[in-house]
Amino acid sequence: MSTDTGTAPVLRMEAVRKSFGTSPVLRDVDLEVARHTVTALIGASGSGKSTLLRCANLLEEVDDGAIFLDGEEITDPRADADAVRRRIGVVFQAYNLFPHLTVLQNITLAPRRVHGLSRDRAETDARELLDRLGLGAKADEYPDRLSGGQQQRAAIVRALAVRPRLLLLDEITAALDPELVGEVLGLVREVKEDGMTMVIATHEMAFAREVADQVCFLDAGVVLERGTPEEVFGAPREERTQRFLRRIVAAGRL
Ligand SMILES: Nc1ncnc2c1ncn2[C@@H]1O[C@H](COP(=O)(O)OP(=O)(O)OP(=O)(O)O)[C@@H](O)[C@H]1O
Repeated sequence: MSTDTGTAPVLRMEAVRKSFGTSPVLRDVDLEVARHTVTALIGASGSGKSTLLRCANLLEEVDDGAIFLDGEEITDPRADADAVRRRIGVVFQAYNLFPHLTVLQNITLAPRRVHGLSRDRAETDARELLDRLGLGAKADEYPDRLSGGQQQRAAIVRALAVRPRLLLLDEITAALDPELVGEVLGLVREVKEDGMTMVIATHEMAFAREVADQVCFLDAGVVLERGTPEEVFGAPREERTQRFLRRIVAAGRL
């Protein structure tokens, strides 16, 4: 097992396969995510984007292939799955904040319990992060006093509070009213500027085009096309990518 974190991609997938029952959902997926970069996973509903993220976080067990985090094979049966998950932040479509805890308590929970930070230290760090990301005024509110967009931003701050190596965002704007989408995407932009490495599954094509360094188009569990946003959106090579993007443009979403 290599522990070289200097040059290795933060995340690497090699020939990953995953089936549910007899249905293949990921078919020989290769992926490399360099440090401080954003990868956008695009593709039709059911193409395997969420499953890919869930495999990367060991929420799903791969059937075949290997996944490396900072050069260390996390699909190795000897790898410590809890330790791996502590290094990977995840935000899902549903914000999943604990309703009986304030925003600050939600955010400090993992740093205190998992990383053993003192309450003072965890709260100081959390307030600093909330201030920097424009949510300072909401620290002592309960989630039901926040808009959906604010709750999702708080969920992103909570994922960042454990200082992950990698942040996985799965359709984080899908449950939001359209007018709230912008503020959440704005926060992701800021997180990118801070240098966080991210993989984002999204149907927000204009956002993917703007924020991603690498775009991967998934088609029925295969990474059919990958490249810079200019390459994939501007000059897609594959007929199926072209057809997918034509539908997006026709729907006025790009
Ligand atoms: N736990 C599961 N058990 C059985 N089938 C599953 C499970 N999770 C996902 N699938 C199936 O795997 C396929 C890929 O699903 P996945 O959620 O990864 O796609 P997606 O690209 O993220 O879709 P969306 O854009 O709608 O979120 C789908 O056909 C889905 O029904």
